[in-house]
Amino acid sequence: MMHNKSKAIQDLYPDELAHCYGCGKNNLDGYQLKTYLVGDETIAHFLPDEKFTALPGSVYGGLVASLLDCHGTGSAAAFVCVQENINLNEVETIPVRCVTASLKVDFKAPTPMGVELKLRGKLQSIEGRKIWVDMTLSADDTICATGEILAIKIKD
Ligand SMILES: CCCCCCCC(=O)SCCNC(=O)CCNC(=O)[C@H](O)C(C)(C)COP(=O)(O)OP(=O)(O)OC[C@H]1O[C@@H](n2cnc3c(N)ncnc32)[C@H](O)[C@@H]1OP(=O)(O)O
Repeated sequence: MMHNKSKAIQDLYPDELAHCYGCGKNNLDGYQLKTYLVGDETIAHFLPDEKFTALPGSVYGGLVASLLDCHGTGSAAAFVCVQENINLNEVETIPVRCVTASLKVDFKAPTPMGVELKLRGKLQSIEGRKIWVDMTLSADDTICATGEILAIKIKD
């Protein structure tokens, strides 16, 4: 089944909360990761620059972790919006911003350089301000890393 892609979650953060190095639209030196809600999951894509090399030909694990971090907080915000019946395509900003309380990363295979990486997120559960999201980071059809984030919705 085809699902429409939402606007990018990070483009809906209010300006004053959009300076994150990993995903802030207002950080011109940052990665500017974009997370989209597609059906009941979230996706993002990223092509690392060669400067993020670990061993020749493979991507530095810290970058992998930071992509999971920002995809995780973006996914958490998206899933809260779904719970609160906020249609991401009908708003200019969202009243939801999440920060990382805990991030677990398992590195399953070397992440190859020169390949667009795909991140996917699935809601595990929401309990009050706590949102748990399961993630994968893949290159072609190989899952290179999995992640689990506990994101906390910041108070108004
Ligand atoms: C403001 C916009 C910033 C944009 C950031 C961009 C995204 C990021 O990369 S964030 C950067 C890395 N993360 C951080 O710097 C966060 C640092 N930590 C904090 O600020 C706080 O600890 C914070 C906001 C996560 C939680 O604090 P606070 O809002 O006071 O809530 P608090 O009551 O302590 O915790 C909420 C719940 O989460 C639980 N919790 C908090 N941390 C953890 C943890 N590490 N593991 C398990 N549970 C946790 C608490 O036990 C509590 O549970 P319950 O409600 O059941 O009692």
